[in-house]
Amino acid sequence: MESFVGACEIVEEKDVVRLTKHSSRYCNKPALGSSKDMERPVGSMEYDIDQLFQSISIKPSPGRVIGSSSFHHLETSASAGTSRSTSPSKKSAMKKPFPMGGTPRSPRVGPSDSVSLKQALRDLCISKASEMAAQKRLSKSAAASPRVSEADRIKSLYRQVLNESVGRSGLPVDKGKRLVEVSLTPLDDIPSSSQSVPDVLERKPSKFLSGSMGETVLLYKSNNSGSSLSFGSGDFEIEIDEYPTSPPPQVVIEDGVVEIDKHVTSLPSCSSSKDDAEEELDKSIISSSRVISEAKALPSGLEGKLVNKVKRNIPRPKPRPKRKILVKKKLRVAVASSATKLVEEVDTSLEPSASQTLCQKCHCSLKSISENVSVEANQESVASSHLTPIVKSNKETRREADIVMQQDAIQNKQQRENPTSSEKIIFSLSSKNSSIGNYSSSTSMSEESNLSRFSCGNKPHMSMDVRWEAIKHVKLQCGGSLGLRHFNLLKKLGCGDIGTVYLAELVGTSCLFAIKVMDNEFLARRKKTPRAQAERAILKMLDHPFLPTLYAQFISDNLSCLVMEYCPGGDLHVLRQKQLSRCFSEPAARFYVAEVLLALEYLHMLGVIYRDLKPENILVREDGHIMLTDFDLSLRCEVNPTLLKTTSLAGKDPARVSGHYNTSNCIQPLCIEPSCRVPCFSPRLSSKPRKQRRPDPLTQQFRSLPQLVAEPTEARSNSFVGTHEYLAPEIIKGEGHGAAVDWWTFGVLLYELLYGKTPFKGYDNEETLSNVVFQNLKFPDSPLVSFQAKDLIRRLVMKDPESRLGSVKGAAEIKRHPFFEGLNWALIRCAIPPELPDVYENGATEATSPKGNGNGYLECKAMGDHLEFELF
Ligand SMILES: Nc1ncnc2c1ncn2[C@@H]1O[C@H](COP(=O)(O)OP(=O)(O)OP(=O)(O)O)[C@@H](O)[C@H]1O
Repeated sequence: MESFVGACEIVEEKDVVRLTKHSSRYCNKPALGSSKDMERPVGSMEYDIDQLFQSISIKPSPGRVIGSSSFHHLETSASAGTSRSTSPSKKSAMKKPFPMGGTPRSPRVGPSDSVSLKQALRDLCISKASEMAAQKRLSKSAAASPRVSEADRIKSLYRQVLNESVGRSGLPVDKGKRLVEVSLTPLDDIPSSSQSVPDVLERKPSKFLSGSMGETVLLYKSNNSGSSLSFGSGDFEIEIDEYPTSPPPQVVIEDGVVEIDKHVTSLPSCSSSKDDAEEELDKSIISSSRVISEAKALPSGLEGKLVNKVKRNIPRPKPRPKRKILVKKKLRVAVASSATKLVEEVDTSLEPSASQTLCQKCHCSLKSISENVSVEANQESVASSHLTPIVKSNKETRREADIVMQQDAIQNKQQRENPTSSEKIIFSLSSKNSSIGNYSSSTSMSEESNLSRFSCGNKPHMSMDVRWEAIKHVKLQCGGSLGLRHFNLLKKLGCGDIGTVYLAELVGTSCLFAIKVMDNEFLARRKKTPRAQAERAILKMLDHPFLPTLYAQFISDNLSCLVMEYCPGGDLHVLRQKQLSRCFSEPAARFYVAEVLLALEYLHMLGVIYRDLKPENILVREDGHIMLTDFDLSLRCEVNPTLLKTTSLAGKDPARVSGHYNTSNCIQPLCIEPSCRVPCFSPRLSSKPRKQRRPDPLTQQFRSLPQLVAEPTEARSNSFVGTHEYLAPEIIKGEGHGAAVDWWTFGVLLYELLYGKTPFKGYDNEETLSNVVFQNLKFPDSPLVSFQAKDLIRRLVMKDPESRLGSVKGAAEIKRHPFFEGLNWALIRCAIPPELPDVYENGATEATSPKGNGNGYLECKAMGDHLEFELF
């Protein structure tokens, strides 16, 4: 009897019933027993033995062994059950307890055999023992095989949900809400999230959660903390918001829609390192699941004001004629003194604190990206590049250069067609004014929903900004996570290569922002995710009056959004066109380039080589000062502050000598500023020979100071990035470039602002590139430009990067040029700008003026092809 009971544990329910009936028939109705048997008192040993004997001898089919009925049932159920795995290993596992040939059995057991009681008992014992052993093996293999346990769990969950959906479940059901509680037990057998998804899909091809509409949601949970949930395709909208210690998730089935209310705290996470988690996150960004990770509700006062409903996949940056070229190539940068150290990937920790260190000497907070830079050795030679034209001499004809360029174009094409090549280049010269963007950096960064954790804490220059408070206030009201629905999108400001920028007003406030919206799927498809990540990482670091402030970032409906400071004055390109002679006066040009120089200096000190300087990327703030924008082509590298000379007063205490020298020994990039209290005016340089006279005391003092270079003068990259007319020759030649490219572009910028055109512009991009490499710099006769201005341009637009002004000591060299003489660098942000922008031009002020009644929001509808906004 026990053998039956044991067998029943692994058979289907119907089989249990049948077997029970079967056995009870033998127990209670021993029809085949003799009259003698009938006489034996029920419960006596003799009676039991008789019953046993009968049960053995009445087996209907010849050759059938004890337990075979169980086997039969099991086989039937296994083959009938569609939800079971049919893998060979599982089949064999199921069969194990009941091997036909392997199990000890008595050849004599059966109705035709004459069996003695003793023999029957012996057979029974043997059978029982073999069954027990077999079951033990089964349970062992079940434990060892994740498939069985997992399948059981999945099956039971599936059954619960299925039963619930057809309304005949014994599960606890809240009739009002039709709520089924399903506990997702962490699975021990899932190795890691990175492998889990395909694994799971492979192992569980069947449905896990199924709605009545036939859609399927595959849900997977690993046991690691902060584990990820993976969703398969389907039309369910799944809201994820997880906390590790949260109560079991609930699956709510309502009108065929399965809602999984599961709190998720740390995004994917099986990875031990933050980088991995960030990678996971990026994967999740790319995934096609519709994930809404926004706050549940707005405060009641704001609800009616929500006007933005972004339709998924709608925003697509339209290709537009731009002064940009896109080239895909392996990014390589030689780090400082080590030629073999090549920076490719930067850990772009979201936490600003992570990129801040405390200066041991003065206890100021320092940002040092070098700590977060992970250096990756690159096997390829720095000098090698398929873009390198063979430059024989400066006197080569343009025709020769054209040929080389054409050869390169062919090579590029081949590279495109052969992605397996070690150095892939995707050269897209789609538009005349396109930018060149070569980015293979695998910069990864996590997609934190906002910058709330530090608010304005790491941005002291903006600490008094009311926009921080406004954002903080809205975040507090909505539970911490900002979304697109918290903004009224007023106007499209422009469309870039990786996203679209909108003018937006924070609901319930009159604060304006520029929101860059990027479609993650689009970025992934076009392999532009690293560029977006790089830009985001750089924006997060910035805290400078001439650089944009990033107030928040979030993902909304698979769109990555960057909430930045809004510049209402348009860009310098547009502003230049508005000038009478289509060029700026010298003082105006000096003002703008001086601010750009400070911005570039700051970027360099943070280890960022900008690489895309052009008037279009210089925006004008409401107060007329500038803001350098667009960092998707920028390169992050390591900064190794270098002490160039310890002064002519070697051996003496500089502090004592100068009397003003800050005694801080800190050489961290951001700890430099207070080290020199002498005014940043330089002695006038002149190309004319001057009488050797004794420098004035101030100059003497300045020269005597140690020279510290905190810019990445040694960094090298072979990327082909920039804008044709602004490309430095070393980029075109593929010789490897560093921070000096920014000084070349700085010279070209000054030239364009003063002359209204760039110095090497050809009739097409190819000729432009050729001119950059081979043509000498010429200055037009008009407009009249000062000698100092021309001299500065000449020193900046030097074909040899090593001879270029700024290449050795960075921005400090340029600041000292006579063109800037008399300029108070420290107070330039307080200087009166050449002109104030007409803020009404873009409609921003109009829309947000006190008279505005919200009609301005209707503009959203006009955006049409990129975003659709529902007004309600
Ligand atoms: N903070 C801002 N304030 C006002 N306008 C902005 C702001 N940021 C960007 N814009 C406008 O939006 C346009 C698109 O900017 P975006 O940086 O996305 O692209 P881009 O500069 O054209 O180049 P890229 O393709 O490299 O991204 C810009 O041309 C600029 O006019």
